Amino acid sequence: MDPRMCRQISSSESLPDAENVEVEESNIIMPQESDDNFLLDGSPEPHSVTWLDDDQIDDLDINLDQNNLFFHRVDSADIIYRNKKKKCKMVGKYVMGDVLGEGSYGKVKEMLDSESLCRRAVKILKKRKLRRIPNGEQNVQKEIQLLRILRHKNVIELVDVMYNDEKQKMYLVMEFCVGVLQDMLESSPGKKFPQRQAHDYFTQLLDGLEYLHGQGVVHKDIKPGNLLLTLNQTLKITDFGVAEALDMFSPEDTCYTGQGSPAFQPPEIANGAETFSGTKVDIWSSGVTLYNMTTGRYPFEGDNVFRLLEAIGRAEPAPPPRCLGPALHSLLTHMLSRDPDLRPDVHQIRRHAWIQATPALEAGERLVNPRSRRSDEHHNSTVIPYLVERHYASAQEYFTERDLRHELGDNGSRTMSTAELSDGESTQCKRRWHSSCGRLPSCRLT
Ligand SMILES: Nc1ncnc2c1ncn2[C@@H]1O[C@H](COP(=O)(O)OP(=O)(O)OP(=O)(O)O)[C@@H](O)[C@H]1O
Repeated sequence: MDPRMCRQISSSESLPDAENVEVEESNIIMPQESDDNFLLDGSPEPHSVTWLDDDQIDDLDINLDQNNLFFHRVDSADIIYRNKKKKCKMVGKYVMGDVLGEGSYGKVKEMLDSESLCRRAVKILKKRKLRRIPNGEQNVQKEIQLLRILRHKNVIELVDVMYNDEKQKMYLVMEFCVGVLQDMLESSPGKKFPQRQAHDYFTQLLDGLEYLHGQGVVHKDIKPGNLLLTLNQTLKITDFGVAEALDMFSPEDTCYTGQGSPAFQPPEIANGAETFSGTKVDIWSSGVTLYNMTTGRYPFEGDNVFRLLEAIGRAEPAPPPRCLGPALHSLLTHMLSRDPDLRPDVHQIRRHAWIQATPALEAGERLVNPRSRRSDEHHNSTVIPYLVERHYASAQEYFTERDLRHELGDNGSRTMSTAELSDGESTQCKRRWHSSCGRLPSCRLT
């Protein structure tokens, strides 16, 4: 059970706009902060409750499935709502923002580097949680080791790694991206991209894969869910949890384990082969990704994982629809060859006719915009409100939001986002940020 379920079972009636409210009276369980903070009541006394933030909740190590929590129910008439305040938190030099997403290993939050003013994303991993995931700790260590040495514009950059021994947490600071290809596909008509757009993403994926394979690294989990996009539409391959560095002294690219997502696995893995070519696994998964991006479907379907793997292991893939045109049809068929030896490598794919000639945007087709999970089409920074909360009271004497907007020549209709600022504006904000920081007590290190 998700701890956030506490919200739903805490009051006797549904709460108005619970995201943005805070309770004044201390006799009710309510969210105190954004979507990852809430109030937990462990007491039978109506007036003694504890406000907990996200970190404190994390530290509790409560197994909610064991029913060891007591929820104190109160009448909704007893609740007084007022606008919540966002609490600014810092981890090292980074100012924390809101949650961007959550994977099986932990939450990913936005953050801002207070020195460079670069937007970042941080994956927050808890040792306790990692221990519960098969190979969890090894996979993370492997991912860190690999990402530390990889540098390519189409591979996610690991910018920083921080540890908090007391809280047993690890912070993986990465480049900030605005969306996941998977989310964009799910929100687009027919759950697919126009060929023009798929071509752009796929050629970037090839660039990234060519680099990885050249470095002797196989990803083994290529899929739209592991392809992120930056604000300027640069594709980034991410999630190296099951990736593998090949033996540098071996001429082969032999791998022994495949732990990727079932729908993207090749027949040799579905059939339980003990050894297989790592690079050809990436070619197959990239083929399934291209198939999915251009048709909205998968070459193999199954009601459950067992049936799906059985189909992949035994059957021919569903032929790509003829309407895709002969070039894309032949590329997909080639990449999805059941025999790994018949699959092309990245260099051969580059020379293929569909890659060589960029498809035109057909009449009526529209490019799909990157889409964040927050449904904010301008991709504004979620860190700004925390900064305002942290610095407004004391920093007001130096600048007000209106002054700043005035100085930036803004008419007030634009929401500030560091990514939107020009170099000059950014320097101006940076100067102000440092001058106000210097006057304020240092922020708490979480
Ligand atoms: N660098 C990033 N910039 C912006 N958002 C990100 C970034 N990395 C991850 N996210 C967001 O966080 C979510 C979780 O990412 P994460 O890599 O932890 O898990 P996942 O790959 O989605 O799932 P799993 O780890 O279970 O395979 C992503 O789906 C995405 O929405």
